[in-house]
Amino acid sequence: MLRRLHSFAGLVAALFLLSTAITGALLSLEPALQRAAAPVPARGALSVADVAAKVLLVYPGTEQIERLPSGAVVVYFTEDGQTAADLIDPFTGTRLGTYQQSAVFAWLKDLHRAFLWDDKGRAGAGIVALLLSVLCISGLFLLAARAGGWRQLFGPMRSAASGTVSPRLHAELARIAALGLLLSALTGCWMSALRFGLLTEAPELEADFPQSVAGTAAAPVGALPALQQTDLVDLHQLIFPSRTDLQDLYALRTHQGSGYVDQATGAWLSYADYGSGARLQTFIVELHTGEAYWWLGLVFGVAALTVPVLAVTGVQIWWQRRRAMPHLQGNSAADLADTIVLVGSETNSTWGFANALFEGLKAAGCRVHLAPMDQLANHYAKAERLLILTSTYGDGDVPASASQFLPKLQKLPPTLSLPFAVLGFGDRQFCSFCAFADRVTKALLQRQWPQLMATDYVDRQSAATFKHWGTALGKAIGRPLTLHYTPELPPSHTLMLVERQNYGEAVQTPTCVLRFKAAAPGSALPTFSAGDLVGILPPGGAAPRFYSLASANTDGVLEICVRQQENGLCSGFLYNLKLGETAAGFIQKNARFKPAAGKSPILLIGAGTGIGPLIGFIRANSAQRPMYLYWGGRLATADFLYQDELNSCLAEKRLTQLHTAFSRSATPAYVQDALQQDGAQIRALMQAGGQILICGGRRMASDVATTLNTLLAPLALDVEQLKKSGQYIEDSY
Ligand SMILES: Cc1cc2nc3c(=O)[nH]c(=O)nc-3n(C[C@H](O)[C@H](O)[C@H](O)COP(=O)(O)O)c2cc1C
Repeated sequence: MLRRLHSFAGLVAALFLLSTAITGALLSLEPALQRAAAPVPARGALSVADVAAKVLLVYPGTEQIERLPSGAVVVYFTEDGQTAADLIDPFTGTRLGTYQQSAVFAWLKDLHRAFLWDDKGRAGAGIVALLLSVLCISGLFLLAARAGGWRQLFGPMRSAASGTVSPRLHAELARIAALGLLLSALTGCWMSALRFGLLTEAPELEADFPQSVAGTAAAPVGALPALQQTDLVDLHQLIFPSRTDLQDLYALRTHQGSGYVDQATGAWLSYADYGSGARLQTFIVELHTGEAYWWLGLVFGVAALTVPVLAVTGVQIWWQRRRAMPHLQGNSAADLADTIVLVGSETNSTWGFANALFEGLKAAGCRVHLAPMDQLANHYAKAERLLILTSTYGDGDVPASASQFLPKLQKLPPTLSLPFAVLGFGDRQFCSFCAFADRVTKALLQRQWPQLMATDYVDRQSAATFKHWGTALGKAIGRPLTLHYTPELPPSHTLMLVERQNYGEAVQTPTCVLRFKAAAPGSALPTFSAGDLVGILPPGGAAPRFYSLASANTDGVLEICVRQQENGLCSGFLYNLKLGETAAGFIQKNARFKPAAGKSPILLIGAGTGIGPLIGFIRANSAQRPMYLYWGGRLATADFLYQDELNSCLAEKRLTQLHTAFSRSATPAYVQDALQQDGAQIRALMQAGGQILICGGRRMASDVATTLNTLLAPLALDVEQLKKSGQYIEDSY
């Protein structure tokens, strides 16, 4: 519902919104330009009397002095029977230039406020402001859900390696601009509501015109106490009395109130405070226009500039979502199918798997109905089984195409019951791995639907796990089933091996550090940094294997650590690659696995080839922030990867401390044992706001988590909490 509301409001508003946003961004320049054109004295620097006295010397025909909300001072005067207005320097009273409303800004204001139309245009602008408020509020709720809670909303955003550009750009820009846009939109709504009488305007109280005045000779303006006591910063407008009429008065308007000042005695003869309602009203208008705080105006302006990008990426996301459901040949109607496949997906990658399942089941002779989980029907006449493929979002949350599934399930007639199987798609780096798939399983079991096979999980879109699940499903339904899933891959680069170091043969862990350059002469490596991933396509393999990068492209090489796996197609290919030979690879950004910005200490933990990204972070630590490495291998003389370079990094203070543990040494130890020994230091690092980055096998990561939970217990901290706050990031495989 929230998502539909967000998309609908977005589409309707898009065009008008663009006009309003762009004109708003341009208008936000006006107060800043005005302010830049004239000196603006601080509070306490000048009184109204000081300025009026100086102005009169330069402009004997002064009729009025006005301080614009931007702080610039304008004098209105008559000269040779002509009235004119000049922008002046309040310190000297001298002329800076003619003051006139810019025709361009006036036109922009009209476009912004009323689409160059009359009151109907103004009403339209009010509706646009309302739609923008709806967009901002629904968008903030969506962002919070995606981030895993309101607290995480403005922390580092989790982004899956698979996330496409539009959703990420949309979410990141929205996070930056949402509050600014919301404030602009709400103040705009409020102004429209006032204009059309939907809200009652607070009355501005006016001072009475005094009954009697001194009527004696006028005193010099610089000596009038009421004007001396009024700071220039508080001035709104000072209207001078007629030079020839001794009964006339100074009319003084400040930000707080207005009144009349005797030109002979300089005393207030009457004064009225505007009242808090009217003052608040003025403040809101000046907040919207940026006149109250020119810098805030610029912030709103920059926020408004994101609107065109948000509109384009928003439409792209909507379009991608519409297209996500593949156009299937032979998708049976729900009532005719024997197999129902329902898909829960946020960024659409699960649909690729669903398509492969659809084709595989059809080839196995099934009549298949494939649909989003939201389209769960309350009647499937011929269905024999229900298969659910679903991803997980936020912090274990429901993905977009499944938001209605659980509520709909609760309302199904109790007579409907189908044997089911659930396959979860997720990423083990998130604490709630495939949590939504588990919720769905639990809900179906609660309704006592029979389970065809236990729920299984696909980590980071592993084609191999999916294929494996397909074979097991075939057995469960009694039909041989082969699934062919070919991921859509980005264009790859040809990489040439230029350097290699071998390790570990002696301890049965053949491992190598490989360095590649772009193969084509004169061509450059793509952009990447340590911790990103390179997908390598082994000859004869359908799916890529991903390796963490140990270098940044600015290091001039693409560096990875590879351990040769038994029967490993890709690791075997890479391990046997000779200097000068090439491999095809593409970069996949892995923004979440990076040290947080700042100076807080970083605790790097790894084992085996997990050192890859960690050495990259250490190499890049030219600022010498505290970095501690705990790493485990088998035998120092056989597989101590990067030993020399780590020692150089220690000497250069890129690395603060190095702790190793070798499982086949005379005193066998694992990396968690090294951590255990340094409990006090680790607690101190975490108290200092440290961040832990772990890379290596899943078993090692799990043992390390157990050890850290014990070590951090005295601080009432645990790994789950640290993961939530972004202080514990795991890249395990
Ligand atoms: C912002 C964000 C949050 C995620 N949260 C989780 C999570 O809590 N648990 C999980 O297992 N996977 C999580 N993932 C990973 C996705 O579920 C995984 O990449 C999945 O394959 C995406 O499938 P889809 O493109 O069909 O939505 C998250 C991904 C993103 C971008």
